[in-house]
Amino acid sequence: MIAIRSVTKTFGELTALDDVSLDIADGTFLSLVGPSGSGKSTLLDLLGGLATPTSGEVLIDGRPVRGPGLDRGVVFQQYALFPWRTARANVEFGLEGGSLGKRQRAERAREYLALVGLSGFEDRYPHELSGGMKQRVAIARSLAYDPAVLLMDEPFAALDAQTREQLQEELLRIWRRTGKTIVFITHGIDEAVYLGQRVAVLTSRPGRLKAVVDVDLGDRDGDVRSGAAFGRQRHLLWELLHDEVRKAAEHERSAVR
Ligand SMILES: Nc1ncnc2c1ncn2[C@@H]1O[C@H](COP(=O)(O)OP(=O)(O)OP(=O)(O)O)[C@@H](O)[C@H]1O
Repeated sequence: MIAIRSVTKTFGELTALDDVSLDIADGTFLSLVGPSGSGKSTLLDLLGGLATPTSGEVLIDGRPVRGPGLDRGVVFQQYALFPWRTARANVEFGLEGGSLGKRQRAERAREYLALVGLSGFEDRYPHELSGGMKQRVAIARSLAYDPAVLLMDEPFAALDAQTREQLQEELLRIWRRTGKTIVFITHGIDEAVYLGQRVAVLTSRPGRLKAVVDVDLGDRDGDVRSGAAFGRQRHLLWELLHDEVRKAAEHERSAVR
């Protein structure tokens, strides 16, 4: 579904991504981790068509990305909801200008708000919703026009720990139900392992692909995070990331000197 081919992205002198290649199969949940400044958001922007590679190319379902499109939904850390629109009208926003009539749009919005557990909150304005609920609306809005790919840039980072865990579970449930291909950026190793079928690790600047780890947590019943399989995967990723975080800190210190 996603093919990243020898992608390099520079900003002036700075190389943010260096020769990154990665294939992501249809229906995969991929977590993307790396130290601060390793180019995670840059890579997501390239997938979203918000930026273009300096060299190399990005293909979605075999077609080169030329700009944003309805085949990709994007969810950011900040909820990016229109404060003057209700939850339902926020979800409808992505459907306006499409082929659906007014009533069908309202029906579709209701359906997707139900999918994210917000039935009964359709007429609330963003300021009347908690942080977790706002992010649910943002997810519903991105799913409502049925994109093949969902791009998520630290969507749960601003939420408290309990809400975050709840939304992680919900997202897995939605992913299983809809079969979307998801690319999910996070700073949290636990979050990456809990959500991802695969975890891609970027190196500290310039961002290169250091490893792609397949996650197998076995039977997912019960408290997955306390299981031995989770601990092993977490430790493996911690080792991969630890080196890179240390290198990133050294870069920063030498830049200050
Ligand atoms: N538009 C831009 N102009 C100049 N430099 C940029 C631009 N966007 C990103 N960069 C630089 O590219 C590098 C990678 O940034 P990016 O935001 O992709 O990293 P990141 O891994 O997402 O970091 P974080 O985890 O802190 O969000 C950084 O050094 C950043 O300063």
